[in-house]
Amino acid sequence: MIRFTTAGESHGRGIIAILEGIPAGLNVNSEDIDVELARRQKGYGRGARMRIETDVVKVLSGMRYARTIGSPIALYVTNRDWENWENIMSPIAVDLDGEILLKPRPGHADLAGLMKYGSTDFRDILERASARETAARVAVGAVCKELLKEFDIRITSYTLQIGNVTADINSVPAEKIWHNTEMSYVRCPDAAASKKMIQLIKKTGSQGDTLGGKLAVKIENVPAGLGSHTQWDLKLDGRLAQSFLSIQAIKAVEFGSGSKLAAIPGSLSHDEIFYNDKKGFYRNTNRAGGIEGGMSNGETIEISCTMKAIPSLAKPLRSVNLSTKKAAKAEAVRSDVCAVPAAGIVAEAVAAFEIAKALKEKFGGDNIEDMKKSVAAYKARLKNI
Ligand SMILES: Cc1cc2nc3c(=O)[nH]c(=O)nc-3n(C[C@H](O)[C@H](O)[C@H](O)COP(=O)(O)O)c2cc1C
Ligand SMILES: C=C(O[C@@H]1CC(C(=O)O)=C[C@@H](OP(=O)(O)O)[C@H]1O)C(=O)O
Repeated sequence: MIRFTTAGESHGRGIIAILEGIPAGLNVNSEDIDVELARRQKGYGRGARMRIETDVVKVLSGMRYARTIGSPIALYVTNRDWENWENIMSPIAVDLDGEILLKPRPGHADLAGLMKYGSTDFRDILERASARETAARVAVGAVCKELLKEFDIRITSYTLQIGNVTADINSVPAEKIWHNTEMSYVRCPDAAASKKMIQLIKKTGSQGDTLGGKLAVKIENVPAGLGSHTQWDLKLDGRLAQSFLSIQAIKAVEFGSGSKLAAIPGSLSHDEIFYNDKKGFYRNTNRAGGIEGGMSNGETIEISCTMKAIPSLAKPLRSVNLSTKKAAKAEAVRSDVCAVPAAGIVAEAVAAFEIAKALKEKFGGDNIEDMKKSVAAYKARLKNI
């Protein structure tokens, strides 16, 4: 089974992930992981923190000579900002000189976490709630992407909407929609919308406010039959949705036509089935977004995620001082204005993990060549249906 866990606080020494179950013999260059880490740091609307960090992975275990060896892969990313926080974030006892945070931010984990864990300073909570943790998930996703590459499975994403500016995807030539996203600073393939998005982020930030939006993810060339209809927790759409919703500030996930399906009759909701000798079974539409009955159906998996606006506002919302219980403005801390472009990279990473996990579950293989043989045998069987 492929699984991972992460540890690390936003301003602690660093962030670490331990990834298990990746077959031995897979080529992984740490530079390829760094490319993904750098993609996550970009995007117009990020705050001052991203100018401090230059995320680079240190592979602590699980690989020799840029190849996996079957043992747990430990991936470490340093927090450069740690040197500015050593005292406040010290894991050993020191004389406290740090300011205690007293005014929880609506929309962040501050108040709920403080109540649950009995902390008196919600820094104990926000440090781990922070999306800094997504650096670890992107490192994990980068290794999973290398595994998926062996099977020609490719994952891409783009920004669909920021605030009230939505990309006009129909205006973009089809071949440019998915493969041109790195060209724009907000990772949106519609150049006119990108400009408007940047203007909106600039204006909103200058007003002390923040933005969310929508991002789209596409997973190509997934063989039919990943996930299962037989049990609730095996369904691939449910598993992917859990992963996307676990990304900080993601509040909705849609597959294929998603919420649009509420208003559409059955005759226009589903993807009719066709067959010819060359293609085998195929569809002319993909309203299901590539998943039926909790299983990949061989079509492209298409997802969109909605991100709420960032909860740390320079012009803070109303809150309560925890010590006096009097009305107060929430803490105003350094923050991003918009992180939808970065969230797209995180979404690619968590999708890569879920697909890699489902692939290993179906095809097994402690060694990459064993896994490839198993996939090839399955594909050969499908051809003979
Ligand atoms: C890439 C990324 C960057 C983020 N940056 C910030 C930020 O700078 N300030 C902030 O308050 N929240 C930021 N968030 C969102 C918070 O981490 C998130 O809202 C918070 O942990 C509460 O979780 P929830 O929104 O999922 O309920 C970011 C999220 C992502 C995915
Ligand atoms: C550090 C990252 O994102 C952070 C996520 C975040 C939050 O509250 O989620 C708050 C900000 O951190 P800071 O308080 O240090 O400015 C972001 O910069 C990162 O993405 O690597």
